[in-house]
Amino acid sequence: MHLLVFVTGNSNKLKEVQAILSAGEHPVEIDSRSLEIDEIQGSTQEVSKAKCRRAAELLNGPCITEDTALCFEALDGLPGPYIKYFLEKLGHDGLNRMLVGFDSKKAWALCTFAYCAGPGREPVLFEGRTDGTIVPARGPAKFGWDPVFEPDDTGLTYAEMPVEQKNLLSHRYKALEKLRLYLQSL
Ligand SMILES: O=c1nc[nH]c2c1ncn2[C@H]1C[C@H](O)[C@@H](COP(=O)(O)OP(=O)(O)OP(=O)(O)O)O1
Ligand SMILES: [Mg+2]
Repeated sequence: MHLLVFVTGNSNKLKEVQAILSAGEHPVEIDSRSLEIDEIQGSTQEVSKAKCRRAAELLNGPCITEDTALCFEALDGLPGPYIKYFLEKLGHDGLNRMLVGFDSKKAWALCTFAYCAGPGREPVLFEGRTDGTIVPARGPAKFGWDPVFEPDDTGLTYAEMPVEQKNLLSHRYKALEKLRLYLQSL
């Protein structure tokens, strides 16, 4: 198959995706394009599909996109796909303070990859979820909300982990394993 184009404006995502897809027995090579794509409101599935449809139109060809949500149990899944704007406005401390009035600090990171075969085609989704807890920031602030998300049974935030560890248990890794199987079946 042709070199797959991953459309994203986020260089940290791209780095992780390249690292995960190039590891293991069946490496997948990707090309990347940085395009600004409007993101709609809706469920994570609706947001992901709309983003990938639009990317395929702009590229006039097949592509993958990815949308990441951070979902708080106490807020019934919000901020979810809107986490980018909450993080920008509130920062790590604000994300913690959103949960002050609630007992549960549980959260899950949800990654949704979408593959679209071309303009007018229906995108296919691949989801990966990692459960954890929202904690006061620990570790280097290199990538988004990594310092405030502690995956279950690790005792470390994503930011405190070596990248190799994050890339073996992350929401992104789990979604990419599904995408990888699908691509092999094409
Ligand atoms: O593993 C992660 N660890 C920490 N933070 C993360 C991670 N993955 C995404 N993030 C952040 C980036 C953005 O603030 C929001 C997702 O928003 P999202 O629209 O999916 O990403 P984006 O706009 O940066 O790139 P894109 O051009 O692919 O849409 O969560
Ligand atoms: Mg985005």
